[in-house]
Amino acid sequence: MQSRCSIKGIVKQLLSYRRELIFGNIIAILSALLVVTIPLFIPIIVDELLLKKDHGFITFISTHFFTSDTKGYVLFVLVVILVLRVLSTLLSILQTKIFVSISKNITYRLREAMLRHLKRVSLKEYEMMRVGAVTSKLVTDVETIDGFVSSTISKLIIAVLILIFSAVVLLWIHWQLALFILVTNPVVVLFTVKLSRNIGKLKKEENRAVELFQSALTETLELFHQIRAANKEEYFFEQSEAKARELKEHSVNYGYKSDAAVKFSYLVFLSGYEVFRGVSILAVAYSDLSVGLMLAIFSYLWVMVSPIQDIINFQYVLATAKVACKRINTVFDMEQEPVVVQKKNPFEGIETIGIEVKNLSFSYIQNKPILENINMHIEAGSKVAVVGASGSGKTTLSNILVGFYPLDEGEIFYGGVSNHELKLSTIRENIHLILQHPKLFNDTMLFNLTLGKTYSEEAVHKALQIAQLSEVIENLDSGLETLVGKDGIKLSGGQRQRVAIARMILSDPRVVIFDESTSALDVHTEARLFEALRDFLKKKTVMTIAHRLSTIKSAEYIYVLEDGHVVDCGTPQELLEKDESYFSQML
Ligand SMILES: Nc1ncnc2c1ncn2[C@@H]1O[C@H](COP(=O)(O)OP(=O)(O)OP(=O)(O)O)[C@@H](O)[C@H]1O
Repeated sequence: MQSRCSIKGIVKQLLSYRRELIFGNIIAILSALLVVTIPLFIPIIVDELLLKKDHGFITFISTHFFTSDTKGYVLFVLVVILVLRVLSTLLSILQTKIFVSISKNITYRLREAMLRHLKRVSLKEYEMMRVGAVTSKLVTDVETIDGFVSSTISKLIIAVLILIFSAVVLLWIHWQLALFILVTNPVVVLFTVKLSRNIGKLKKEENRAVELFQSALTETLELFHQIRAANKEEYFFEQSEAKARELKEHSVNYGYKSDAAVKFSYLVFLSGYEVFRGVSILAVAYSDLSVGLMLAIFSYLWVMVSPIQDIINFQYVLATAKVACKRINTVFDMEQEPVVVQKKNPFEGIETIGIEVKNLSFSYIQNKPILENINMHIEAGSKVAVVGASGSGKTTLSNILVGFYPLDEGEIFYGGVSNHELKLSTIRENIHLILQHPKLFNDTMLFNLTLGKTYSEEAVHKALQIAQLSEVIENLDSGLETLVGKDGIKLSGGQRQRVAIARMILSDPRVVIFDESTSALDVHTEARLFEALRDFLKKKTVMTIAHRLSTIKSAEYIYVLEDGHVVDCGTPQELLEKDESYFSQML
């Protein structure tokens, strides 16, 4: 599995398809041989039949096949040429099939590697990520690489082969003329290498413009509801239109300049071609080159046009691929969550666990601590609450407990095992954090509850019952099969929160953290919900973060946070006895 994008890496991957490449190339060689042989026939029969110059070809036909007059020989040669052309086309289709599947496999693997990297990207990176920018790299830049790979394997190799074969035939026909042609051709290629560098830069600008446009559009569409509520469609869509205009300008710039560069390079080649034709006529006049063979040289010059064009194009494709690789690597540069070697799983075979937080400090931005020296002792099976003013760090703490952010200092022990020795996936599998604003997929209600996992009908109904959702589902058009719309738009805030709670019930974690997870419910529904949850949560460690007293009334122990510090803790009774406690002020 590759980890970064580089031309060297792509070539290495190409070589891993050795067998297919060899087979494809054998077919390419056969096809090239046919293409190169065809132009020889007509000039030879012109020499032999019209100019009476003997190359031994007609003699060969009459000795091995049949004897005929001029018409018969011409017809025979025509049939042979047609058969060779059909064969060459069939071989080239087969060759394309082999090469296309190699190139698509390579680009698929690149996308797969990018997606795997993204899967483990740290939350800090994710929060700053512009979704449109990342998707543009996964789509546009990977497509640029696809163009490079397919043109390398399907065109470059065959182009080089045709040139080599043509060179051999030209050397055989007239070596001095052939040398002249073969020495001047690389000059054209060198010239194109220089031009291609600038084209690479233009491609970079174009792809960057695609990225900016895609980012602006994705964000506008994602926040469409809020944009409309703020009556700001004009402003936001104008931003996307401006980016679309910039993209158009860059695309025009790249489109015509890259085409001009290719055409200019081709013009240089064509000028050389005319010179070669002139020199060939001189060779007929001043050496022993026959008119028929001169025509053959003309044909070979034509045969060489397309491969040379492919080699010229390759310079541009290579330059754009290098740029695309650089942009793709910005995805691979995104920081990932740490990989932990897990020796012991404290959650295994146990109903719940206790959590010990020791001297925990954390900051989003260096030297701006959000949490400082936090110490907590949460007994297995206990029910604790965390209260504190807005911005005191409660959500940050709950996010750290489920491993969303790495700690700067301190340690967390889950059932006695340090966070340094536990995989983040193990923590999240067993500790379920229910957010205040749960995200729903634009899918069915059932999918939003199960997230693709299979549960029995009974388990789903039980979860719905506890989460106070049974009635809600009954009232939906298609029950559990109802589509909830973008971000669950068809549901109320409180219903969305209850879907998240039902999701938690189904996943049956060892520890549950409620972070303002019932804030949108009226106190009566909330009370019914917690009553129904009581049995389910009985043997689990539960942490509840809330501003409302009703939400934390069953807490056995309370931590009070203020500006990132635990300023108070104790049983509700102990805290109530202190007048100045934040908790007592909640009453
Ligand atoms: N992703 C983030 N990047 C940078 N700073 C953040 C981030 N999330 C929160 N903060 C900052 O951290 C501080 C604590 O925020 P946090 O959400 O943890 O507080 P809270 O106590 O849960 O607040 P509330 O009760 O309003 O939900 C705030 O000053 C906030 O601006």
